[in-house]
Amino acid sequence: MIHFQNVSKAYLGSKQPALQGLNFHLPVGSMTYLTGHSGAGKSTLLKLIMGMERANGGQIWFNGHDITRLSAYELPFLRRQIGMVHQDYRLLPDRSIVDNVALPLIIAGMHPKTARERALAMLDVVGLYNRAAHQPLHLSGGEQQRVDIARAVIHKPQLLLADEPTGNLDNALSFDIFSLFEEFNRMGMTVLIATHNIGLIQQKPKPCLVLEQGYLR
Ligand SMILES: Nc1ncnc2c1ncn2[C@@H]1O[C@H](COP(=O)(O)OP(=O)(O)OP(=O)(O)O)[C@@H](O)[C@H]1O
Repeated sequence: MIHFQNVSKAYLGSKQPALQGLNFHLPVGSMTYLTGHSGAGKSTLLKLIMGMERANGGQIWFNGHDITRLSAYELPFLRRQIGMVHQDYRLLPDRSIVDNVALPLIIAGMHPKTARERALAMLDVVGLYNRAAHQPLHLSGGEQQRVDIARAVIHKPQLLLADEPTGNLDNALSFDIFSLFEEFNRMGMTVLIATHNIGLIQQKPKPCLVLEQGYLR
């Protein structure tokens, strides 16, 4: 699914590259952790896969296409195949939960009624069907993270990325969120989770990429 070949990234004006000479492969249907100290390059790696940052060297293959060469016009086609989960949820505070989850489908052109039906079905999967009409601020942090995940997967992406998805949650809630990622992985999505949560990685072992100052260990 994803193949990094000698990938490097240096931000303009930075003395040291954020990522250097990365080589790794994520098979279709795999679930992998990405870990490393703060500043090691985890978010940068995810942004390269999303096409939010450009590599300075090397190739990144997504299903056989080199995404380092995509034009701005082609990037939305790549992003439609990816779901992204954030640490800070990024929900729209003045919209209901169901509207937050339905929004990506409506933006993509689906009829709002159909999009809301799909969103309700997805809220059922993440255990929040009964909270559909609530606004995000009426939900706990763990519930808001479930909504963010539901929104990330509503368009059935092939690849699900998460950047510190449990950074604001306690251990029990983090465990539940990781279980939810496992569920979507069992449904066939390839999953890559950037996390500092070593305790949880030990509880739910999976292949792990470890970054150290921009290098893969
Ligand atoms: N937009 C930017 N411009 C310049 N330097 C940046 C930019 N974004 C990140 N960096 C630098 O690139 C390096 C890698 O940052 P990155 O955010 O990828 O690390 P991280 O492992 O995700 O860190 P954290 O765990 O704290 O989120 C750091 O030295 C950071 O300061």
